Amino acid sequence: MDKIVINGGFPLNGEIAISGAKNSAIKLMAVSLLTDQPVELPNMPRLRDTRFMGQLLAHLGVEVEEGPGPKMTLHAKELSGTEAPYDLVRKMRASFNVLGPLLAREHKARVSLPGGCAIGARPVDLHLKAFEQLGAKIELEKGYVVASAKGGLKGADITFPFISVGATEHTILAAVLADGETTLNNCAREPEIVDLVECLNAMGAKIFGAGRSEIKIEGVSSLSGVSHSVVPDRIEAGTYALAAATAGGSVRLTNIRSDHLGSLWPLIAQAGCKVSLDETTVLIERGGGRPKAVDVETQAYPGFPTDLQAQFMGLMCLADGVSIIRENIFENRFMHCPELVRMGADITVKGREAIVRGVKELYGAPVMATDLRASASLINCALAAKGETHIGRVYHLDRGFEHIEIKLGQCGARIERMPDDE
Ligand SMILES: CC(=O)N[C@H]1[C@@H](OP(=O)(O)OP(=O)(O)OC[C@H]2O[C@@H](n3ccc(=O)[nH]c3=O)[C@H](O)[C@@H]2O)O[C@H](CO)[C@@H](O)[C@@H]1O
Ligand SMILES: C=C(OP(=O)(O)O)C(=O)O
Repeated sequence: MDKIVINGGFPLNGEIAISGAKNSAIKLMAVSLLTDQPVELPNMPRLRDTRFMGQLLAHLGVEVEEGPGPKMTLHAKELSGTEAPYDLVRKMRASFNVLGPLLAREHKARVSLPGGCAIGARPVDLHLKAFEQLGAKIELEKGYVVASAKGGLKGADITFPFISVGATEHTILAAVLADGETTLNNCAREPEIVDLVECLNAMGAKIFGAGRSEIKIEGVSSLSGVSHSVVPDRIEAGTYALAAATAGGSVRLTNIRSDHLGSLWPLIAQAGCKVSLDETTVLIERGGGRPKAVDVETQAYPGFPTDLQAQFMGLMCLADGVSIIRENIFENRFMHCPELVRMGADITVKGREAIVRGVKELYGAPVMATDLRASASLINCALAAKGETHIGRVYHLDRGFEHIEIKLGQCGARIERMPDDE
C-alpha cells in the first residue's frame, strides 16, 4: 500500500486541467450493458473505480478496451452472464448500477449488495422499490439481490420518498428499455444525471426533464452505440479550488463547468479569496491573511455538495473565527475530523454538526485517509501545514482523483507517493 508525503507550508501557483467525472463515468460504463453496439467514452478518467467497473463489466461479457489516450470503448455484443459477484461489487458502491441494465436487457440479474465509502448505512431500498414498481420480482438471498422480470419491465409512476442520486440514475437505467411510459417524481438533479440522460438520448432513448424534479421516460425497444464525452468532474474542481484557498497562492482550473459549482464559488469568495470565472475556467487567488469563517450545510444539487464538505472543513480549520458545518446527506461523514485534529485543528462534532474553531497554523503529522473525500481534505490541509505530513491508506484517494500528485506538483506542491510499510 502507498502513502502520500507532503512537505507543506508553501502556496500553490499554476494551472490544473480537470478530468472527466468519476461519478458520471462509472454510470456511463454501465450504459454499455443496454446495447449490443459499442459505447465510446473519449475522456475517461483513469481511476481505481473505473478499473473496478471495467473488471465487473468484463466479467459480464463486455469487451472493455482502453486507449488510445483517455478513451475507453465498451462493447456488450453478447452478455456471458447476469451475476455480479460480491468480490467485484463490494469495492465500489456504483457497481450495483449493473442491476437495472441487466434487468432491462436480460430480464434477470443476481447482484451482490454494494460497498463504497463508509460514510453511513447507505441502504438501496429506494432502488429496489423502484424496480418492483417497474414490475420486477426482488428477493434478498445471502447478501445478493435476486431480481427477475418475466416478459420485461413495464413503465410506472414512481415517486421517490426523498432525493437519491443513485436511485434516480439506476431507475433511469432500468426504465429506458421498459414497455411504456415511466414518470419519476422527486428526482435528484445532479449534473451527472443530466450527463447520463444526454448519453442515453444520443443512443435513441426518449427521456425528458433531466435536471428537473420530474423525469419522463418513454421506453424504447433498443439503443444504438454512441460516442459521449464525460462531464468535467465538479468535485475534483472544487477540491483543487479549495486546495488553493487553503494553502494560498493562485491556481487556474481549466476544463470545468463553472455553472456546476454555483454553490461553492460564493462561499470561497466569502472566505476571502478572489474568484474569477468564465464558463470553463476559474482562477482562485488567496493572498496573505487568514481565511474568514463561513457556515455551510450540505444539500442535494444545486445545494452545497456533501462530496466537498470535508475539503471545505479543511479551509475552515485555518479561518479567523468559528464555522458551523452541517452534514445533511450522510449520517457518518465526519471521519476526517479526528485526523484533522492530529494536524492541530480545533473541531467538535455534535451529531450532524461540526464546530470548527479556526487556528492560526496547522502542522504536519501522520494521518490516515478514511474515505475518498476525507483523504482530499487531509491533502489540502497538509499543503498548508508547516512540516511533513504522511497520509496513509491512499487507496481511498485513488478511487476518485486522477494523477493527484502530478496535478498538485505542477502548482509547486512538494508531494510524493511512497510505499507504506503499514
Ligand atoms: C458514485 C456516486 O455517484 N456517488 C455519489 C452519490 O452517492 P449515492 O447515489 O449513494 O447517494 P444518494 O443520493 O443515493 O444518497 C443520499 C442519501 O439517501 C440514502 N439512501 C439512498 C438510496 C436508498 O435506496 N436508500 C437510502 O436511504 C443514503 O444512505 C444517503 O443518506 O451521491 C452522493 C450524494 O450526492 C455522493 O456523495 C456520492 O459521491
Ligand atoms: C462517496 C463517494 O463515492 P461512492 O458513492 O462511490 O462511495 C464519493 O465519490 O465521494
